[in-house]
Amino acid sequence: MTALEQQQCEACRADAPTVNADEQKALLKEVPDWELVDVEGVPQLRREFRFKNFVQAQAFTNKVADLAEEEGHHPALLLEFGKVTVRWWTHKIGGLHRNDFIMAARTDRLFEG
Ligand SMILES: C[C@H](O)[C@H](O)[C@H]1CNC2=NC(N)=NC(=O)C2=N1
Repeated sequence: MTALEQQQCEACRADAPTVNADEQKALLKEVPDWELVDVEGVPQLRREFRFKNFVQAQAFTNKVADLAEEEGHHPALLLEFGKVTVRWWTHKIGGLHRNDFIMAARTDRLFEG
């Protein structure tokens, strides 16, 4: 288990700091399968997860959704046949918070089982 996935999310606050460029670079190294994307000006972490069929993809979607509810931090989830696309960002700050990297690491762990 990496150090990042053992951390707890902090409460999302509108005045929370976004991660700066140096922190972002360091944190991305801890979740190397995630890419940084810009969606309508909002930086986000995105990863596609592949599955054999719809039911397996659905089960993973539900696990990520349960984790999100436990932590009070919620992703965008796109469920397709054999594929789930997960995007993490912090709505309140319109950008990336350390929480998003923690959740990306924990999403990887759910996939690895
Ligand atoms: C009150 C509650 O904790 C907040 O509204 C949370 C819910 N989940 C959230 N999830 C994400 N990704 N960003 C937020 O800013 C956010 N805010």
